Amino acid sequence: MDQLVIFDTTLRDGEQSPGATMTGDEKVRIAQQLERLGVDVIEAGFAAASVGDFLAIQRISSLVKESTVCSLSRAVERDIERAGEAIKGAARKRIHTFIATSPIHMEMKLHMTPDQVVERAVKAVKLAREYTDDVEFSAEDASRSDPAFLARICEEAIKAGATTINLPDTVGYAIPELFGQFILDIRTRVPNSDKAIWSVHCHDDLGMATANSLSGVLVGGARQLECTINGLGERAGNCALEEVVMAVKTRPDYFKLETRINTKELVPTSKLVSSVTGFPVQPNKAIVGANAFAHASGIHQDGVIKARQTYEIMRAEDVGWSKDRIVLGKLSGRNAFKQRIQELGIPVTSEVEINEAFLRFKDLADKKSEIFDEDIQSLFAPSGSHPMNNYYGFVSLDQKSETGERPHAKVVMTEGGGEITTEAYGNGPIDAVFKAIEAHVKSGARLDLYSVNAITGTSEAIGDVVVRLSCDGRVVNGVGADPDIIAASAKAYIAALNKLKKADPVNAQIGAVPTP
Ligand SMILES: CC(=O)SCCNC(=O)CCNC(=O)[C@H](O)C(C)(C)COP(=O)(O)OP(=O)(O)OC[C@H]1O[C@@H](n2cnc3c(N)ncnc32)[C@H](O)[C@@H]1OP(=O)(O)O
Ligand SMILES: CC(C)C(=O)C(=O)O
Repeated sequence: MDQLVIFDTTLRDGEQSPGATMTGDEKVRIAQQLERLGVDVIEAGFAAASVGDFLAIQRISSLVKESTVCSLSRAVERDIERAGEAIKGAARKRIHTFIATSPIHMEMKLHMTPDQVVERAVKAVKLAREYTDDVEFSAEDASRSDPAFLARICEEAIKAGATTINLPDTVGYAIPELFGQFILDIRTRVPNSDKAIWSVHCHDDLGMATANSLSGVLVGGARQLECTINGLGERAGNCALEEVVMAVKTRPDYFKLETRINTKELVPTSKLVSSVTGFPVQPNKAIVGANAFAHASGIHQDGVIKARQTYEIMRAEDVGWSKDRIVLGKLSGRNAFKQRIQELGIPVTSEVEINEAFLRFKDLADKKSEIFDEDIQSLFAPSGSHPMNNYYGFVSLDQKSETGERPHAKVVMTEGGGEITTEAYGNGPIDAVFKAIEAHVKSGARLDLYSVNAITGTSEAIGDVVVRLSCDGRVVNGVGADPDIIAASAKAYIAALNKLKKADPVNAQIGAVPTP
């Protein structure tokens, strides 16, 4: 069977999703999980975008050994130099350089003639080859480009040393039936096409990213797929990694391809990305949604009891859902707790970290009779896992609401090590909490989104709150979890403030390297 290269761009295109900005530490955590998942290439960021992104790619390059680490760069000398420097320490390294090839992008955005675009692409690929033998060239907006011109630039890029040629459907315009044929047509027109691996990168604007990607593989002969965990990405997102990987694995009769992905890590990776970014996974999401393997109707339940294959084409445990029936609660010990952490793929680095989490687990178990996987995940969520690294911390809350009275909240929080108490009235209990925090912090941030999910099934469920704040052109998400949704809201708000506050330059998408 042919090998299908899985190129994950959660840390680059995924991060282009408004609100999905990640800190350097978060990027490193996700990169390590992607390596455990077995992705072939991790696109760790865009080195020239900010000092923070550069440093994050550098750290990932020094830590990740199995996967190739890649940085994106425009077809601009300075971008390529930054990419080359950032990935220098990687065991396997790639530079991914791109330039747009559609008439609309060349004329209206780049203000370049087609000849100038080819010249820039060739120069970029040649320069990238000075840093690594593994160079990818992408023709941005390929699906709206003239086929003859696209073939010409791909041929020149390969001659210049590109080893992977990626044809993106940048704006999600492609139709599955035509897209595969389009890729095949370009490959056929390029005389040296066999000197490169062909790749596709599809966006989900019309909900067809997965279908287009698979058509690019089946019909077009692409052997690299660019995708993200949970389909995160610019606008409506990218092709979802878990979907294409499981499609190929579930239908070997049709695809006749294999990947290096350890599919048991799919759910843990999805949960990690969701908790870091604050983007909840919809329950009916294929593979990684909470309902993806649930059967609620009698006829289906009957069928599954008699023979699972009647209604299941995959096994839940093969994609990382736990089939363990051990119920964790306040009487559970460290060993059961540790085993569950391992099964959930939570990256813990030391016994101290486990012991601290175990204390938080016991505290939670005192408030809830049954602890679910999602509760365990939330114990390691960014808002709660490393309180010492945060400028603000949640301590306690006193909130009063009475019919006919204005709700009032008093919040005790830490600020740079010291403790402060702040209070305010609001239109509702959550509003009072946020106003109390802001009465002291005065961030000037705007609340763009507030959502609360009961992340486990019962009325004892833990509340998972996402708060999105924007300030000075930056958008951040904060996540908070607690059985009390008012406390979860305060934690989420404080987590978002910490992201705004953090001196971590990954969050500061400023200080960009100027175009030469
Ligand atoms: C389809 C995609 O997803 S592409 C990746 C998109 N991701 C990002 O843009 C995130 C990172 N980007 C950034 O941090 C910044 O945009 C930077 C650092 C790359 C550039 O910042 P600035 O120098 O301030 O330029 P700005 O973003 O305003 O405009 C982009 C410039 O690059 C040019 N450009 C765009 N793509 C390319 C390319 N592939 N190759 C060469 N030049 C390009 C544009 O024409 C424009 O040039 P102009 O300033 O002469 O008009
Ligand atoms: C840079 C390229 C690969 C891209 O992200 C796109 O075209 O969507």
